[in-house]
Formats: sequence, structure tokens, C-alpha cells
Amino acid sequence: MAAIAEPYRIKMVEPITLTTRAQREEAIRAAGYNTFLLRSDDVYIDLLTDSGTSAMSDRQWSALMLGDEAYAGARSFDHLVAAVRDNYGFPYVCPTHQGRGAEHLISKILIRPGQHVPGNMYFTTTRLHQELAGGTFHDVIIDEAHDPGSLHPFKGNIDIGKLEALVAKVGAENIAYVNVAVTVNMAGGQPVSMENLRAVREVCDRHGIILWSDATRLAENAWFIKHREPGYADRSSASIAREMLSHVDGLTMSGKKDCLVNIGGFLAMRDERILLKARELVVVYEGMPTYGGLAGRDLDAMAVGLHEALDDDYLTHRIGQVAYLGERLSAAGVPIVRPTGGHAVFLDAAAFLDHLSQDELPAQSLAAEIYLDSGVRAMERGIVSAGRDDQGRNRHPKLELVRLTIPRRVYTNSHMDVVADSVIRVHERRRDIGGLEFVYESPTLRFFTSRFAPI
Ligand SMILES: CC1=C(O)/C(=C\N=C(/Cc2ccccc2)C(=O)O)C(COP(=O)(O)O)=CN1
Repeated sequence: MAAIAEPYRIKMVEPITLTTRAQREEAIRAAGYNTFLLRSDDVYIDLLTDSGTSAMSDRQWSALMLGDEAYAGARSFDHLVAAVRDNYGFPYVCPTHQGRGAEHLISKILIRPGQHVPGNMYFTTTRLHQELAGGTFHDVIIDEAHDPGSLHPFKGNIDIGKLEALVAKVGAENIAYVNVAVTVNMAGGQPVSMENLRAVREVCDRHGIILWSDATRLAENAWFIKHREPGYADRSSASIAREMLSHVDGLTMSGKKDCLVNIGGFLAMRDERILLKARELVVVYEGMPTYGGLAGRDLDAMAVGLHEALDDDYLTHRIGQVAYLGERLSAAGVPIVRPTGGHAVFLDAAAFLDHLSQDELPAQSLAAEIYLDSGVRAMERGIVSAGRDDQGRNRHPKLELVRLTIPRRVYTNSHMDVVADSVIRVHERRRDIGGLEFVYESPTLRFFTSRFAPI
């Protein structure tokens, strides 16, 4: 990947501090060996998440200053509707405070208790809201997605055979909707091809099933189509994103990723009946249909950000930075999910710590070790994140990963070098790393607030 410089210059900085090893030992103990429970001031380079952690542009800050805080009918809402219509091609928008607000509403609208929701690998909050609405999630992603070493260029693809088999098994009338996430976070930020989107559309049309999309990282997915799928090299990522979305009936969006804002989300759709139901629910759970739990200034910042995120120079640098970190780690023999995805490098913790069983929580332990080594904060994406099934048993996902998640427009490759050096140091002494056990297990989305101790 030809290195390119950041397609922007920095106009404001936020100082970060390097802590001592002693300070980090105290901090990780106080956090129960859970990187979610660390204080920001105790973190040097924060790769916990790309969600809400991106840097806004001067244009977004300018738009924010012009936010219309009218309770109803604010100009800011009109600006968001126009931005979604012009960039994504949907006429109707219902803002929510963030992605899971949109997941909550659409799950209530589309799912009848007992129905099934096939999708390309689970995401924690998405599956939870589907289950809270009485639905059952079914993973219909291609097998390669569960193989960290597979170099399939579109590991986010839906397996048409698995989807058809589920329809045949439960009946199309018992499928609430098909959910296609672009990209697939838990598979390693892996994209879906346009060809696959068309194929899934055809299946849904043939059976009369709604096709919904979790479009949270759609700009990055569009860039991968441009650079990996035949016939798209000469297209802009923005035009590819519109074509992707032309194949789906609506979307949930966490604006905190590919809309480059610190808070925000929305539903977008073509069917006015869904809009009307969303408007009934949004006033109960989020606020007026024209603000959905957000300040007017947030809507304006999101309207500008969703357009900026589709810029090819920005995407080439952003995704190139992920690849840079991934290549440095691969060159040193560190096991990672290949090919590197759009928003993070995922360490294969099962291979990294192959002397530990999955029940010794290798990814949780590795994330804590990386923090101890350098103050770099990563996120566990393995057995702890997968939670327990409806029988109360620990789910055992094939992927036991640590996610090094890169915020947008925040860090330079010098920071990536610090991260790579740290992970390589930890890899060199991996045999000294032991497992962790729960000392407190929270009942819901346990990865957020559980606490652990060395075994
Ligand atoms: C594909 C996708 C996402 O990645 C997503 C949020 N991701 C997050 C934030 C997060 C959420 C849950 C556990 C840990 C971290 C991420 O760190 O990756 C949401 C919810 O959006 P929300 O956070 O705005 O509610 C919907 N879909």
C-alpha cells in the first residue's frame, strides 16, 4: 500500500501522557483487568474503540456552532435529512442518540416474538436488541469469516446457501428481516461485496423478506469494493456507497463511526410505514422525531461528517493506517486476522496465547498485558464478549480476538509504531502470560463491566 500523508493538517491537539509501569499496574488492578474500566487519564494511546472517538473537522465544528436547538422542526434535522438523501439515497430519517437507539426501535418495529433474524455474524448490541424484541439471531456469514488466516477479500459476505436453508427451515413468514452489516465488526472489520449484496437482495425479493443493513462502517466497505471488486476501480467510494444502499430497504447507523461524530445515530428507510412506526416509538425512547435524543448541533455535525467520511483521500489514508499497523505486526510474526479490515487490527489471541484454553480468557488477558506494557488500550472481542446462551452456558466463538481499534483522524503512524513495538514485545514474552478468571460477572453485555483476576 503506497504510503500517503494525512489528507488534512492538524489545527488543534489534546495532550496525552505516558504513565509508568507502576501506575499501570495499579490502574489495571483497580479496573479488574478490564480495559473498559480504565480511566482515560491512565491510557496513553486509546485503541479501545473507533466509536465516538474520531476527530471532527473545522467544517463540522462550524456546523455545530450553527446548530438549531428548537425543540421541534429544527433546521439541523433538515440538514441531516438532506445529507442522508443526497449521500445515501433514502428519503426518510429518524435520528436516535446512537446506533443502539436505532437498533432498539427497528427491532421493536420489524420483529414479532418467535421470529428469526439472519445476519452476517453477530454484533453484541444488535443481537441483544433482536433478542429483547423476541427474535432469534442466526449467523449466515460465509465460513471464511470465522478463519483468521483466510485471505478471502470479502469475508463479510452472506452465505446464500445458509440463508436459503434458514428460509426453508423456518418459513419466510417467520423471518423478520435479513440484517447485512457493512463492514462486519466482529469478523475483523471485513467487507461485503456488491455482488453479494445483489445476491442477498434477490433472495429477499424472491421470498418477500425485508433486507435491512447495519451501515455503521459503510464508507469503509465501499472503499474495499472500489479496491477489491472487479468493475469498481474507477468509481468513487461515495458512488459505490449509494449503490450498496440501493439494494437495501433501510439502515441502522451508528454515526459515531462512519459519520465522524462523538455521538449520534439514525434509522433511514424508503417505506413511510416504517417511518411512522419509528416516529411513534422515538418519542417514547429518544425524543421528538426531529432530534431523537440529540442536540441540534449534533445533527448538524453528523450531516457534515457523513459526507466527509465518503471522501476517497480520507478513506485511503484511514484504511492505509490500519494496514500499516497490520503489516508491521505480521512482519514480526504476530498472529492477526487477515486481511486487515477497515477500522482495526484484530490480534488472534487464541494463536498468540496458544498455551491457554479459551476458558482462561486469553483475549481478556492479552488486552490487559498490552496495557501493562505500554498504556495502549485495546478491547477484548472473544469469549467474554460472546456472553452466555439462553441455557446460561458460555458461548465459545471461533474467533478469540483482541481489537486494536483506530479512531479516525486522531493518531499518526508514529503512534502506530509505538503500538506495534508494544505488541511485538508482549508477543516475545507470550509464554509468561497466564489466564484470567471472572471475579464479578455482569448479567448483560458482560464485557462492559465485569471484573477479572489472574488465575
Ligand atoms: C457494527 C455495529 C457497531 O460496531 C456498533 C457499536 N460498536 C462499538 C461500540 C461498542 C458497542 C458494544 C460493545 C463494545 C463497543 C465498537 O466499539 O465497535 C453498533 C452500536 O452502535 P452504538 O455504539 O452507537 O450504540 C452497531 N453496529
